[in-house]
Amino acid sequence: MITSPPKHIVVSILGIVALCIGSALVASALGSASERILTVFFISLIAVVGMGVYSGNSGILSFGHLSFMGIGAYASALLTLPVQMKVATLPKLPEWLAGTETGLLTAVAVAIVFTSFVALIIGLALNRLEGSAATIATLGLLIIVHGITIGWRDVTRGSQSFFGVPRDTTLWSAAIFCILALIVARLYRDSVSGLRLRAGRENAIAASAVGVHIRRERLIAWVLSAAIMALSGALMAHFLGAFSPKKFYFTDTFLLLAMLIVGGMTTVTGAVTGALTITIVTEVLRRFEGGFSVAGMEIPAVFGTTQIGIGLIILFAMFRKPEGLAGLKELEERFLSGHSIKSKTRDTHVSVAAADPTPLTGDNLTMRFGGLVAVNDVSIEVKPGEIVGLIGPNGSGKTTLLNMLSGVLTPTDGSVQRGDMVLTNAAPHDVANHGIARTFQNIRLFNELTVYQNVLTAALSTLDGKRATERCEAAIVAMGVAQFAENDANTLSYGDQRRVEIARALACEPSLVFLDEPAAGMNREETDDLMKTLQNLTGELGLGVLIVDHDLKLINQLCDRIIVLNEGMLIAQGTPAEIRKNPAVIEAYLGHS
Ligand SMILES: Nc1ncnc2c1ncn2[C@@H]1O[C@H](COP(=O)(O)OP(=O)(O)OP(=O)(O)O)[C@@H](O)[C@H]1O
Repeated sequence: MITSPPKHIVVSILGIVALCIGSALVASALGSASERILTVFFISLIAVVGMGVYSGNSGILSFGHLSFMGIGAYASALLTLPVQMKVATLPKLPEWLAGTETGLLTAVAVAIVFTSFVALIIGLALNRLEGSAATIATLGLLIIVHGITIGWRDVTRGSQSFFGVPRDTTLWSAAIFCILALIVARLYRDSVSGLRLRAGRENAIAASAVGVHIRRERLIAWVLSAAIMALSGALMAHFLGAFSPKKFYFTDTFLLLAMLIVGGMTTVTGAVTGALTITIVTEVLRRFEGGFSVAGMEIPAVFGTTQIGIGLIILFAMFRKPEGLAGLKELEERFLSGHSIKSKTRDTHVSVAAADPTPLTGDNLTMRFGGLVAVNDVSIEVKPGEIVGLIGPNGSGKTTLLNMLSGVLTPTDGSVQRGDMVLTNAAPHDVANHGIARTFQNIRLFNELTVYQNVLTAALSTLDGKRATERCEAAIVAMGVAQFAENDANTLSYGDQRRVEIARALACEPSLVFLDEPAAGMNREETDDLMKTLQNLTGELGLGVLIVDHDLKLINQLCDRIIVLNEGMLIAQGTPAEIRKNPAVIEAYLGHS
């Protein structure tokens, strides 16, 4: 399923085809030098787009992707190298490989499958790392694969040139493969998997809390991007005819990363813009590298002119356009309308899985952070159909308790259960798929995604994505944010962002919702409005709500039951009237009874 409007994809594909075919026709007319430059451009663009599929969508910069390009190059070259050449120059090759000689297409296909398999194995390990640790690991991957390529002389000829590869990559084959790679990358970005990964890039904890299995999505992107890199490597090998491990090491890694960063990592438009900019700059500066004369004045040769030029462009991009020259949106997203919701009338027709009346219980929950006991032996039960307030002074452990109940934290002691289902060690995405959704104290929206995409991500990642569009739109309408559907989440006011967060939770069709300070940042009118919406949702649809808030008026009016924490311990629970009179609560809040 593609998550963007079909017209976006159609326009984007037409643009890609027109760009590649058009430029290939122009280059053919201009002659062989232009054809050569454009062929290299197409091959580089495939690689940049491959890097973007992983780094752009996941937000994890990878230095290791040239390894996959190298694996693709060597694997395909070993298959197309003429048998006599293998016998003469690689006498120790295994017999089955020495006797195999295929055409370019077969070699490309095998190289892609083989590289994807290698990437899958590496990805399973690498996926355990987050952020900069993952980036450093990809650097290690580049160095290790380079070392293996040099050391495995019987197969790769070591650091020497691997020559004799049929030069079968033409301008047109590069153009066709480039079109395919760009379309695959574009479709992936707007696929369910791509949307989930982008949501994870914006906020991993929130994505997980609405059902996104982030590691699985990262692995899919990693393998897909490795496959695209292998394609690029195979085409490069069959364009050059001879190459060495150096071709797939630091120099080209930085060149391709420069293209990605300058253009913009997060879009296919960015990859094209970056590849185009750096290729033009490189081609222009290369001509001046050996020195030139202006108005009779001789300018001497400056070693590294091209690199200096690329460095300056990166600096410019970092100062003026840190998100890349193409920005954060695909070209067509700027001028075509996105998802709008037809019925903007506000109602509460969110269908909630209220059929599941099973309560959630937390038994003897304790959470220690080093020496600090944030929650101390607290037992709690929340049922669908009731609104429970969780209050207490600052630092009393309310958020920590919510985090344990929603899988964001694993309790040091105690257990979390829903019926027979033990959720103590469950990941947040599993908890979300057991009918429990939540919002966060510090708003955690997917900032660069639209309101519609924020909510759709949740709907697609729960209940196997069934009726996702319907659930998404109903939740948006119920929370009164339909008019912002096409806006990026970070452009909304604080109060509306809180509403979008609740809509995103409701789109999971939960039977229990945890709201962490949902009225923070709202004025009285907005708070009263929110209160009415929540009352409707619980009353008509049987939703259970566990709400943390410092607004005691809101808690008193809204809640059937209130639980009070102080210094990590449960000090009271009861109806609002009982809690108001409870001396321990008064003392906790006022310091005296
Ligand atoms: N990840 C963490 N690592 C270390 N200490 C933490 C962590 N999370 C919370 N704490 C500490 O645990 C205690 C309880 O924090 P918590 O955020 O749960 O309280 P709270 O009742 O939600 O507070 P507030 O009303 O201010 O939001 C605090 O002392 C806090 O500093």
